[in-house]
Amino acid sequence: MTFQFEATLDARNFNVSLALGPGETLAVLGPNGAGKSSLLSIIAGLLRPDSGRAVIGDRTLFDLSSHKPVWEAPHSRGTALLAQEPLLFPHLSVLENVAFGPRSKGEKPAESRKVASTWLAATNTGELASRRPGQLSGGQAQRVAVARALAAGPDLLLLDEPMAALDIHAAPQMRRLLKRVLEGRNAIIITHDILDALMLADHVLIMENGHVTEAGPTREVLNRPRSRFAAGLAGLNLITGTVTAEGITTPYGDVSGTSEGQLIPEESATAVFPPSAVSVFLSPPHGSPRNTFEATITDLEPHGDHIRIRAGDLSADITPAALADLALEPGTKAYFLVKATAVTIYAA
Ligand SMILES: Nc1ncnc2c1ncn2[C@@H]1O[C@H](COP(=O)(O)OP(=O)(O)OP(=O)(O)O)[C@@H](O)[C@H]1O
Repeated sequence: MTFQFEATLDARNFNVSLALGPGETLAVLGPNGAGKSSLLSIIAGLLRPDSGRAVIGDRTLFDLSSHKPVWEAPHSRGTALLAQEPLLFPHLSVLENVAFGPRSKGEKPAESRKVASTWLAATNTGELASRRPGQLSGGQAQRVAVARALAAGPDLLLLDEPMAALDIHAAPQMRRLLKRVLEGRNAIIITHDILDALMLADHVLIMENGHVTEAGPTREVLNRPRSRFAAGLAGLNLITGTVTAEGITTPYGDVSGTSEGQLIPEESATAVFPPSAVSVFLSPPHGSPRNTFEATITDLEPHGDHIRIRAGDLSADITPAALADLALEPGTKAYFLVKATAVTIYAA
């Protein structure tokens, strides 16, 4: 089934269009307050936009553009929303919680329980069937919540940071479960974790300030980010500038590198390079005016067996020994040098 969506909501500066192909999972990423939860709420029917339209297959969820507006109630949209917290009914057993969806769609009690048992088995929670939600761990409760969402047979599954409230042991198990159940299923998953996007989604959509700033196949967006947010996710430095004969000219200085695709002089282009390709000096390195950026250190943080040095939007990874030699600290003025061979430039 395909899903098409467009909506605006002025009070939240929200203006988003997106589409899913049949069986496609989309990961939505973006900074806090970008409008990710608002997106899911609008699709689920919990928040009404000012204008827009959403269609699953040939079913209209809402259409506010026509003179006879359509606004389906949340329970008849064929969408299921899985929040950060499992939100199970506390007074019902696990089995009854999962049977609730089929029951409310008119299935007979025995059939509903059969469907529920199947989904409990599929989410490895069969042995918890007779427990109450209060007797479950966070990870177990979230797996039951997945079973409950799927037992309702949704056409579109909406997941709002399903791993966020889980500890480091429960999260990988949940991720594996989602990988299994999202296969070939239309779903939209909000996440802050790039690993989730890579493992669970075919496509990513980056939202900033209520708008889509980037969208495309997950690997493509990470390999060739066009927004600073996506570059940050991919762990890359990103500098935008204007194409010149030798490379690009940017607010940081002139940058040369390997160009991917055709670059047109005077048009804008993006240079990306990994922090591991950046060397840090205390005085300007000789003979290499290109790709040298004057930088004031803002943060230092451990990054694997290296130290990540941040200078505003730029970062460099250096060894602890190099850090000791350079005696860098926030406020230190330094020079970042990156070899042209490590820089990829493409049209922005
Ligand atoms: N109930 C509300 N009433 C009014 N404005 C709201 C409400 N909830 C969110 N907003 C505003 O809408 C915008 C988008 O918020 P939203 O929660 O959708 O972002 P988000 O990307 O999900 O953020 P986060 O990652 O922090 O959950 C923000 O400016 C926020 O302040």
